[in-house]
Amino acid sequence: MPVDPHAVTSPVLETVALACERDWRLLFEGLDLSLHGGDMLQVSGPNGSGKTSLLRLLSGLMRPTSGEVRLNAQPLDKLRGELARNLLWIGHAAGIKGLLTAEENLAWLCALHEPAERAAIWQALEAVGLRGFEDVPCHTLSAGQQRRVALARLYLDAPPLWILDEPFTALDKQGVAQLEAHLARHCEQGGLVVLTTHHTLALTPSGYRDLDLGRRAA
Ligand SMILES: Nc1ncnc2c1ncn2[C@@H]1O[C@H](COP(=O)(O)OP(=O)(O)OP(=O)(O)O)[C@@H](O)[C@H]1O
Repeated sequence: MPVDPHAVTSPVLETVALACERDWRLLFEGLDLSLHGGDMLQVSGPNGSGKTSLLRLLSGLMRPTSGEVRLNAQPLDKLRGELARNLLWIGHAAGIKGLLTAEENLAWLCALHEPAERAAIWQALEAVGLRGFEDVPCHTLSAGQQRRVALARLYLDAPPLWILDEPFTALDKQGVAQLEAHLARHCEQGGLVVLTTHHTLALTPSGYRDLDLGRRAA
C-alpha cells in the first residue's frame, strides 16, 4: 500500500509520576497521564496552580522535579530533533517579533520544524482573517491580530502534537469559534492537543477531557 506522506502519525504523550516544584512550592506530584492521537486535554485551575508549568514540562522546555514525560514511548530529554518535528508549542505571549511582517514571522517560526512556502503562508494568514496584512510590520497590528499571526502556524503543515498556552487570549468571538473548530478538527483527524484556557469550550472533540490542577493541588 502506498504511504501517504501527509498522514498524521498518531502521537502518544505520557507522564509518569510527574512532580513540579517552583520556588520551593510543590505545584503537583504523582501526575500520570496517557494521551493519544484524537485526545484533547484542557488543563484548568486557578492562577498559579501550575498550568503553564505543566505545559512547559510536556514541551521539554523545563525539567520535572521528579518523574518523566515520554513522547511515543521515548523520554523527552532524549528526543531533541524528533521533538521539534512532532511538537508545536505556542506560549501565552504570542512570540511575534514586532519589526518583522506577518509573513516573515511565520517563515522563521515554521523554519524551526518545517520550512513553509510563501503561498502556504499567505493561505494560512487568510485562514486566520489577515488577508491584506501579510506585509505589515507586526508592531502595527492589534493584540488580537498578533495572536492570529501566531495561530496561523496551526494552518500550515503543522506537526501532530499541539501544546497551546491560553491560545484564545485577545481573540474576538468569531476568532474563538474558528479556533475551537480547528482544534476539534485536528483531534478528529488523529492529532493531539493539550491546552490551557480559562474559557469554557463550546465545541470539543470526542476525545476531550479536563485536568483541574486546582482540585488535585499538592
Ligand atoms: N520563572 C519562574 N520562576 C520561579 N517560579 C515561577 C516562575 N514562573 C512561575 N513560577 C511559579 O510557579 C507557580 C505556577 O505558575 P504557572 O505559571 O505554572 O501557573 P498557572 O496555573 O499557569 O497560572 P496562570 O493562570 O496565572 O497563568 C506560581 O506560584 C509561580 O509563582
